Amino acid sequence: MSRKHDYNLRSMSNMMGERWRKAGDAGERSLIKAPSSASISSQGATRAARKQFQQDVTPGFVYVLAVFSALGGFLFGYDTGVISGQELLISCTVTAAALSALLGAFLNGLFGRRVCILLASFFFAVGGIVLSSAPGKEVLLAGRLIVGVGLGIASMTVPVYIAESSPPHLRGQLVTVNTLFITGGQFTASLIDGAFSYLQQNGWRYMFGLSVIPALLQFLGFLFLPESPRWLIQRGLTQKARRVLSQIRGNQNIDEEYDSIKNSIEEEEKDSGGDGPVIWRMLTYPPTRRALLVGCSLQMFQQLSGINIVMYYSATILQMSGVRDDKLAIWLAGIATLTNFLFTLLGVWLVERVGRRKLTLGSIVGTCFSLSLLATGFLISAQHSPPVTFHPLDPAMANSSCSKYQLCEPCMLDPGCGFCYRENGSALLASSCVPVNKASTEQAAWGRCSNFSLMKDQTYWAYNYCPSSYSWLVLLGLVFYLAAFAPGMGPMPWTINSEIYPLWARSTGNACAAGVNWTFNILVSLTFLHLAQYLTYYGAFFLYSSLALLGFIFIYGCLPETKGRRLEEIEALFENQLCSCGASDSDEGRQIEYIRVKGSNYHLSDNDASDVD
Ligand SMILES: O[C@H]1[C@H](O)[C@@H](O)[C@H](O)[C@@H](O)[C@H]1O
Repeated sequence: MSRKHDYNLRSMSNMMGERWRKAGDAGERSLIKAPSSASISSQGATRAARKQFQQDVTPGFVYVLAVFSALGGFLFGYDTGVISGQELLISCTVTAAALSALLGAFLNGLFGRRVCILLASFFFAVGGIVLSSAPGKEVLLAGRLIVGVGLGIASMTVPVYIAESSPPHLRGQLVTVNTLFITGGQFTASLIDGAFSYLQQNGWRYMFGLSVIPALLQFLGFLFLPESPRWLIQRGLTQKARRVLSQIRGNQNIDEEYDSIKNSIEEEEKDSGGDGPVIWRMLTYPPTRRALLVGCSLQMFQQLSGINIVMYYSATILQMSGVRDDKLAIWLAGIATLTNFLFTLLGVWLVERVGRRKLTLGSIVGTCFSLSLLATGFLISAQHSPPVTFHPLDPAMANSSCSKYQLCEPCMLDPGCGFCYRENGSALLASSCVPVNKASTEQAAWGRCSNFSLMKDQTYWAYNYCPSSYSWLVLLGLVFYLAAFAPGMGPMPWTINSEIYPLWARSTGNACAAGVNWTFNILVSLTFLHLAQYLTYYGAFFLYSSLALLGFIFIYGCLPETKGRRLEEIEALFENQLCSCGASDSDEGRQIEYIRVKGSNYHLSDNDASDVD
């Protein structure tokens, strides 16, 4: 595997200075390749050097560290996945997550990343135990609050920890693995949902209880895993930082990396200037203010693109397409979570190949189109909405708003009503609009659809959908949506946020961005049904599509490429006016292969080496 970095001129000069300074130190000798390849004695030596480097450079430990951290992502996905559809539980969990993500900034600064991850896994485990043994609703809510606290802390800490421990050429991939684990958790939750839907009683206890296993695994793992070397340096624990860095880098010589991190941190601290709370310093220092705006907007646009609506709504979309069996619909909804997972895997593969910016832009364009396709599917279905043909003469119907609807569409959009019909081949018979049972939306308040045994005989109750022969369009939109969203808009907001802030602002920046993610998550989820009621489904999806378009314009103008840069170099990308940074990709094509030969550093190829002379 070759190692490629993109470096800008400034950072290159810094690195060169350090490299020359160190020449002769402790047997470290550094060579920068001259414009010609003459400085490299022979091809054979080059190959040997490359081989040596390849063996040295990507120590397995960094993968272990990433996987144990990403268990936090798994729990994020699993714990939000198992409760999808239960509004009260969702709202309190997500609210707790939003608040604790903000609190996480403070905890991260004070105790470090490792302690925060330990704390998050502790909350996940305790929450899981409380939930699975809950005697009643109150305890269930308490359990969800505890899990929410774990979610908030994990969601802001894990990407930061992975980014700070990874070598630049792997950072994007490893942080994206965390989102892969989120979607993996969501997929697992949907499988478990399907499996336990056969257990009438207590199935949910096992579902919650299972989350304790990964939580404990992560807790135990982190008792042995090290603190982030960057946090240690910032705290002045330099000896420990050196030890950790060399452990993570597989005992290679880390002098250069260590010095460069240390110098940059000192410089950053000087630059940031001023006293006062970190958030204030971030807002008053233009580069961090811009980074914060970009980071939070990315998270906001991720949620405004409607991912959690599409995921949650997938079961209904399937019911619309004719899957009447509830259990089957639950299983099939697993296909949506699987698609999300598989395409996030594609994102892991692409992130270091095409870069963050292009991946995010491509993804949001696809997201925008597929949302329009979904909306069009809903629109055509609504235009061909089946009529109400049967008006039951029940006295209860007299004061119900359901009696006024002539078509399924408005009936289904009214939260108090549902569509009860009989199907004969492709024909709908005796379709009526009747009030929903207040205790369970799975049944009508009275009549044929109020009784499961009556419903067996080709009679169906559609609460939040209308039967339609155009549902394949919606299904197509759903698949395209997930394929477009999952590789870029899903993971990139997390990945980019983990790298765009200088160290002193990193935990606060990530906390704010994670807080924005959770806040918009809840806003979008809670407003969807009302939105659908006022704008109809197609209106709501056209709205999400327009928001995604706005997101595209913002990202196009304001998101710089961070691929391959050291974390300490990234601040420079935000030095210019906001929304001129998107265009500053000029040095994107410049690639430098940087390899180590028995304690010496060689630049084997630099397609613009004269720049750094
Ligand atoms: O990045 C993740 C991922 O895309 C998930 O599928 C989604 O449910 C989350 O809200 C999001 O933050």
